[in-house]
Amino acid sequence: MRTAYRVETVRNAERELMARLPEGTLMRRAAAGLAATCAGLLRDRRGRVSGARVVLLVGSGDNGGDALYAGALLAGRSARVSVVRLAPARTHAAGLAALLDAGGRIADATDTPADAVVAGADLVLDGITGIGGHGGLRPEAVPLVRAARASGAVVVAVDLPSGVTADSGEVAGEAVRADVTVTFGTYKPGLLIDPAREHAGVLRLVDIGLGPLLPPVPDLEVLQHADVARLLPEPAGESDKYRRGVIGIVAGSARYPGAAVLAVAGALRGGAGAVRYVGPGGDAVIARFPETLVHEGPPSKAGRVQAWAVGPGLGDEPGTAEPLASDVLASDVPVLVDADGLRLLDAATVRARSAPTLLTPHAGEAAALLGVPREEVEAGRLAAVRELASRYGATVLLKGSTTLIATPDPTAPVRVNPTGTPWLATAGSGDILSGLAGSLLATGLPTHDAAAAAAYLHGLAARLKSRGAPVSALDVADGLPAAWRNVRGEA
Ligand SMILES: NC(=O)C1=CN([C@@H]2O[C@H](COP(=O)(O)OP(=O)(O)OC[C@H]3O[C@@H](n4cnc5c(N)ncnc54)[C@H](OP(=O)(O)O)[C@@H]3O)[C@@H](O)[C@H]2O)[C@@H](O)CC1
Ligand SMILES: Nc1ncnc2c1ncn2[C@@H]1O[C@H](COP(=O)(O)OP(=O)(O)O)[C@@H](O)[C@H]1O
Ligand SMILES: [K+]
Repeated sequence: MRTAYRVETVRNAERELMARLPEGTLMRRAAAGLAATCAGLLRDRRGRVSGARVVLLVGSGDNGGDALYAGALLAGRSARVSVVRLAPARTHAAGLAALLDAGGRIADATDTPADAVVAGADLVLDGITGIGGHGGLRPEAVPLVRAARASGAVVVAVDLPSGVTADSGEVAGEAVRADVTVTFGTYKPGLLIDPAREHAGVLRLVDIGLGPLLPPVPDLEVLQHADVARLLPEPAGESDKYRRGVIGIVAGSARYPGAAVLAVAGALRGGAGAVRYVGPGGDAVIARFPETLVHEGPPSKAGRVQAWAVGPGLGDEPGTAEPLASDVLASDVPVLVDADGLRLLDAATVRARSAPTLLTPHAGEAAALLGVPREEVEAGRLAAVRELASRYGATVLLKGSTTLIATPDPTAPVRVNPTGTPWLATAGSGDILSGLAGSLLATGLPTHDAAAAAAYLHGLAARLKSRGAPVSALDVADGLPAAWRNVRGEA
C-alpha cells in the first residue's frame, strides 16, 4: 500500500526526527537521493553525468536548499551546474556555498531572458517551492518555468512541482510540469490527486528515515495488487449461488436499455452468485445474458438480494428514477446509487438507512449534489468527496481522472485508485463499474472495500484490454476476469 500524509503531519514527523539527528542530516539525505535520480536521468539521456548541463531554479526556502546540495553533488561529478536564484537575498546560504565550492556558478535571470538561461540544459531542477509553498507560481518564476518546459530538458521537481497545493492536489494558477518528481519521506496528497498529479510526472520516493515517525493512519492510501487480492471474494467448497451473494440491479429505461445490459455485464463479473435485474430492460438483458434473473418490479417485490445497485440509465423523466431509488433505499441491505439515481437524492433519507450506502457520482453529478459548479469539484476533488461523504453519511466514490473513495469518518484515509486510464472515458463504462461494485457489495465486502476493489479492477481491465487503443464499455467488462487473475498473480 502506498500512503500520503499532509504537510502538518510531515512537518511534525520531520521535527521529531531532526531533533534526534545532527543538523543538516535530513537535507543531506534528501539531496543525495535527488542527485542519484538526476544522475540516472542524465546517464539515460547522454550516457554520462560528466559535462551534462544542469540548471537549478532555486526559491527562498529549504526546497531550494535541497536543489543546491544536489547540484553540488552533480557538480562534484563534473556536471556543469548553474543556479538561477528567484530571491537572491534569501537563498539557502550553506547550500549555495556548497554548490559554488563544487564548481557551480550563479546565472540569475535578471539581465538574461528566461529562454537563454535554460538554453542547452540537459536537466532543470525545480527547487522553487516544496511543502512550504502557497498559491501558484509567482510572476517572476513563470517565464523560467515555461522556458524550461519548452527547452526539451528533463524537468525534475524537488519534493513537489512548485505551484501545486501539497495537501489537496489543487493548482491555483501556474505550476511546474515535471517529468519526474523526487519526493522525500512520504508521498503528499497533491502528488496523487489531479490536477496536481498531472504536473508531477513519474514519482520517486526517497527514504529519509521519516517512516517510523509518521502516524499509523495516513491521509490517503493507494491500494496495490496485494491489497486488492486480499479483498477479492473466493467461493469456498460449500458455497452455493445464494451464499456467494445475490446482487439486484435497477437500471435502464425505454430510452437507455443499454445501461441495463452494461450494469448486468459488470455485475456478472463481480463475484456475486446471481444477478437479479429489475426494470424495463429485461428483454435486452436476457438476450445478452440469459443467466440473469429478470423481474418487472418493483425492486422490493423482486426477491431477496444481499445488495442493490440502482441508477444507470433510469432516465430523467419525472417520476421514474426517484420512486425506484426510494424503494431500494428503503431496503435493509447495502445500496449503491449511481447516475440517475443520484438526482434528487435526499441526504436525510440516506443518513437514516440501517445499512450502508455507496454513492458513485462523476464530477457533474457530485457538483449537482453539492450545489456547486462542476469545475469546482474537478479542481478540488479531495474536498468534494469528503464533503459528500459527510453530508450523506455514505461512502462516496468520485469518478474521473483521479477516482477517490471517502467514508463518512473524517479521520479515515481517503483511497485513491491508481489503475485508471483516460481510455475509460467512454460511454457506459460507469455502468459497468456500478454493476461490478454492487456485485462486490453483495459478496459481503464493506462499502469502501467494494468501491476500492471495483475501481481497481475496472481500471486494470481497461488497461489490459486497451493497451494503447480505444476500448468500449463492454470490452472493459470482458477484461474483468483477466484483471481479477492479474491481481491475484495468476496467469
Ligand atoms: N523540514 C525538513 O526536515 C526537510 C525539508 N526538506 C525540504 O524542505 C522543503 C520545505 O522547505 P520550507 O519549509 O523552507 O519551504 P519551501 O517549500 O522551500 O517554500 C517556502 C519558501 O518559498 C516561499 N514561497 C512560498 N510560496 C511561494 C510561491 N508560490 N512562489 C515563490 N515562493 C514562494 C516562501 O517565502 P515567502 O516569500 O512566502 O515569505 C518560503 O521562503 C521541503 O519541501 C523539502 O524540499 C528536505 O530537505 C527534507 C528535510
Ligand atoms: N480522464 C479519465 N481518466 C481516468 N478515468 C476516467 C477519466 N474520465 C472518466 N474516467 C472513468 O470512466 C468511467 C466513466 O463513468 P461515467 O462518468 O459514469 O460514464 P458513463 O455514464 O458514460 O458510464 C468512470 O469509472 C471514471 O472514473
Ligand atoms: K519544487
